[in-house]
This record gives sequence, structure tokens and C-alpha cells, in this order.
Amino acid sequence: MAEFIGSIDQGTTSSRFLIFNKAGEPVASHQEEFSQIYPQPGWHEHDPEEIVSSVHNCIEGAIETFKKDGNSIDSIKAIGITNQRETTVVWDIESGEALYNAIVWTDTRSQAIVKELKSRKGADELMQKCGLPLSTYPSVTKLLWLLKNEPKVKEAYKKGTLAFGTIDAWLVYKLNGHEKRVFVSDPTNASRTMFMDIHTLKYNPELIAFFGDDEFDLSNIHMPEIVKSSCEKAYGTIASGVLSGFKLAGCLGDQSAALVGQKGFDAGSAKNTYGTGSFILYNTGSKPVISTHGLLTTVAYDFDGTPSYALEGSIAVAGSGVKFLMNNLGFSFDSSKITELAGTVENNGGLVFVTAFSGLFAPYWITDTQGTIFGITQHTQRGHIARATLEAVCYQTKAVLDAMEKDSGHPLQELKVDGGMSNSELCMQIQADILAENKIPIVRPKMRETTALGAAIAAGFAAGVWKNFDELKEINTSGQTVFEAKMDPKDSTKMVKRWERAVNMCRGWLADDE
Ligand SMILES: Nc1ncnc2c1ncn2[C@@H]1O[C@H](COP(=O)(O)OP(=O)(O)O)[C@@H](O)[C@H]1O
Ligand SMILES: O=P(O)(O)OC[C@H](O)CO
Repeated sequence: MAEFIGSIDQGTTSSRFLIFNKAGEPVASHQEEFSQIYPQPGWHEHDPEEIVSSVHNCIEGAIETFKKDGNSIDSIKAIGITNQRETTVVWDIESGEALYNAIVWTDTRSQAIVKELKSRKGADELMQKCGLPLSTYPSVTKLLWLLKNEPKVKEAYKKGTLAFGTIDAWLVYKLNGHEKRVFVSDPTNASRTMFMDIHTLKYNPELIAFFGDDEFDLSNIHMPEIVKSSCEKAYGTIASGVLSGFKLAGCLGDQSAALVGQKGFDAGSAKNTYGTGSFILYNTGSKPVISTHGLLTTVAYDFDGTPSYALEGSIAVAGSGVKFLMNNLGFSFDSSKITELAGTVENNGGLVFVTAFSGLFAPYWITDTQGTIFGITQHTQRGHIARATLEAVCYQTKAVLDAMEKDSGHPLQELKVDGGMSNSELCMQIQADILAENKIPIVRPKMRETTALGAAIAAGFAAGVWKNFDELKEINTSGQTVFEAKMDPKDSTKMVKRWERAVNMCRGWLADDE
């Protein structure tokens, strides 16, 4: 009988469920967008219950197609989970009820907390221990904001019933049903909290103590047990719906999942996923490399207790810039039309859009700024703004790749790409052009659901559908598109210099009390 693997992909803007065959081809899928809640400038929330119900809906939708095509659900051997990382959920371990909306990774409300933490003794050593710099991005600062500002959260802390988790932990907990109390997280997700020691893949009491204070001892909060990314027993089974009783057997944060789905298993291979944000992961093998050039150190995957690590360049705004032009400025109703609009002009017309909606992440880490457009004249058209929005991601990608080259000492051979925005041919060509001096080809696979594929691989290893990396070799290899630079490197270098000038000019826009 044919064997299939299910994959839950819980992203920042939508949830999906895909079913893959052993050749790594998706045979059925369903996708659902959910609400983006922006209560104040800089705040970004999701409803945790809506996230769970969107996942259930996607499972039901994909299974309907799967069955209609004559397949039996008994041929689904296991289910993997991949998810937006850092996004923070707090719930009461006694009731299983969420105590606040999920605070999304893009949210910058914890800026004052970050500033205070940076002044504490030991702040300089955090990076060596957990691989992340102090910023509003990791989960810990969101948790601290909730403890300090939300009475229900404080109350649960005092009662000793406060549970904290990233989206993977919340989903596994809810899919299993509250009664079973399956409370786990994998190292690729746990490494994004700042509580996990990047060297041991365990919670580090020194890190937990660093973030506490006289009022809050964080060791009193229930945190998920960290288990391998691929594991038949730890993740439990789905408790309700059409896949009730089916095993959850793998879990990876979405950016790690994309690296796995792109089969970036060799040290030196790298991918960029252009989704809501854009995330470049560079496999550094079995040793964590701590960046001295503004990158993060993260766990790439841990299938069998011998983890692989990656250097990461996190860019906060990619597709969300496209969505901003659509939803806030009314430029179009469809993402692909933004690309068309950008194609109506030959160049950016002198415009640089620093899309710093959450400040600028890697490799800059600038917090005292906001989105800024430079170079507007009477000549400026909507097409120029659309083009500058696409270019912003590509400039930041170049800055990250240059930092990776410095940290690793090796130039990158090729950049594998995926994610919603990689559907834009124009954007991928701009990317290749902006990298003209680096001569890095952009390689886009035909099947671009690589994040979901990565989670399916994690679950498939646990269920014995695949046994080793060699068996994955042929998956998703045909029909790739390669984008090479067409621009003269002298011209792209000029563009990059203008971008760097714009980045420097936007520093310091936000005053201390803003
Ligand atoms: N043709 C396109 N051109 C530009 N952006 C696109 C295109 N298609 C999709 N996108 C953008 O990609 C993003 C969705 O990508 P996806 O990988 O699904 O993100 P996520 O996993 O973060 O939810 C959206 O922000 C959307 O605007
Ligand atoms: O939703 P994405 O694909 O932009 O990914 C979100 C990241 O995991 C945040 O770190």
C-alpha cells in the first residue's frame, strides 16, 4: 500500500495541511487565512483558539480531497508540524484556556523591557549561551511583557498554573486535548525563546534566572519539555476530528523545516524563505557558530540526538511589505499584482523603502526606527514604491549573505529559495541582480511547499517512511528555475550603497520615550 505523511504548516498569515507521498509530492492540501490583530502601532496578535480551529479546518479540507481521490486515510503514517516561531502563547495549565492573544514575533511592544534587560549584568554573555541577541523578537521579552501588564497572566503565575509556549507547543497541547497534557517543544522552536542553551539543547537555569526579577521567578512557569524534532512517542496523537488517533511524530520551526525541505543537510548549504518575513539559514554542521556580524545561531534540526546548527539572518518584513501595499495603501487586491505594478517601471526611480515596520532585524538590529521612504519626487509613481518594496528584501538578503560569508569564511555557492514571495519572477531576478558582485545564483524549486515538506520529512523519519537523507535525494529536483544576475555589478553596487545610506539615515528616528 502507498504511504503518505501529513503536514500541518502554521504560518504567520495562514495555516495549511498538506499530504505528501513518499516521492515528496503533495497530493492534497487545504489553506486558511486567519485574523491579524493590530491593536496599536507596533502591536501584532493572533487569536490562539482561531489558530487551532484553522488547523482543524485545514485537516478536514485536505482529507476530503484526499479521500475523493480514492485514497484511504489509513495510508497516512504520521503527521508533522511546522510553525511560525517565537510567537508566544500563555495559558492556564489547569483549564487549558489561553490567557491572552498570542503575541506575534513581529510585535515590538517589549522595547522598554529590552532596554532594561540590556543594562543588566550578564547581558553581554547571552548570545554565547543561547545564540540570540536581545531584541523584541525572541519569545522571552513577550512573556515578560505579559507578566508585567496582563492581570490574568500575573494571577496564573501567582497560583503556579501559568504555562508558556511557542505555537508548536500550543498546537501539540491542543491537538492532543487538554486532558492529556502533552506539553513539548522541539529544539528548533525552543532555541527561539532565549531560555534554551544552544550547546546542550536544554533549558539553562542561568538564562532563566537572568530574565527574572524580584517579582517573577521564571523557573516557576510551566515550560514545555524539549524533545527531538523527530520522535514517534513524544508528540502524542490527535484527539478529535477526521484524523483522531493519528500520531504526531515530527516538529520543526518553519525556517528549519524549509531548510530540511530544501534538503540543506550539508554544511555550507543555504536557503532563503520569502514569506511574511524572510529568513536565510546557512547550515554550519554539528557545531554552533556564534556570529560576530549580526546573525543568530539556531538549531537547524535534531532528528536523532546529534543536532545540526545554522547561522540565521532574520528579515522582519518581506511579504508583509507586499500585504501593506495591498491592505493599507490599496495598491491592489492580489500579491502578484504588486509584482506586476513593480514591473511597470524600469527601475526604482531613486526610491529606497526601508521597510522597518518592526525596526530592522539582521544584520542591523536597529530598534529606534520605523518604516521610511527616501527619494520621493514629483516623478514618483506607485510602481516605484512597489519596486522599492521588493528591493528592500533583496538588499537585506545581500547584507545577511555578506555577514554569513564573514562569519563562516566561505562564499556561498548558491541560494535556494522558497516562500510566497519567491513566486515573483521579478523579485527573484532583482535578488540575483543585487547579488551581482557576489555571483550567487538563485535556485527556485518547482514545488515550493518546502516548509511543509520539511515537517513531513521529520515525521516520516520517525514513522520509518524514509530512513536516511540518501532516500530523499530525488525529491523535488526536476523543474528548478535558476536566476542569474543580468545587471552590471557596478550598477548593483551603487544601488546597495544607496540602501546602506538610507539605513544609516533612518537610525534614531524614534526618541527614547516613543
Ligand atoms: N507573486 C507574489 N509576489 C509578491 N509577493 C507574493 C506573491 N505571492 C505571495 N506573496 C507574498 O507572500 C506572503 C505569503 O507567503 P507564505 O510563504 O505563505 O507566508 P507565511 O508562511 O509567512 O504565512 C504574503 O505576504 C504574500 O503577499
Ligand atoms: O511566517 P513566516 O514564514 O514569515 O515565518 C515566521 C518566522 O518563523 C518567524 O521567526
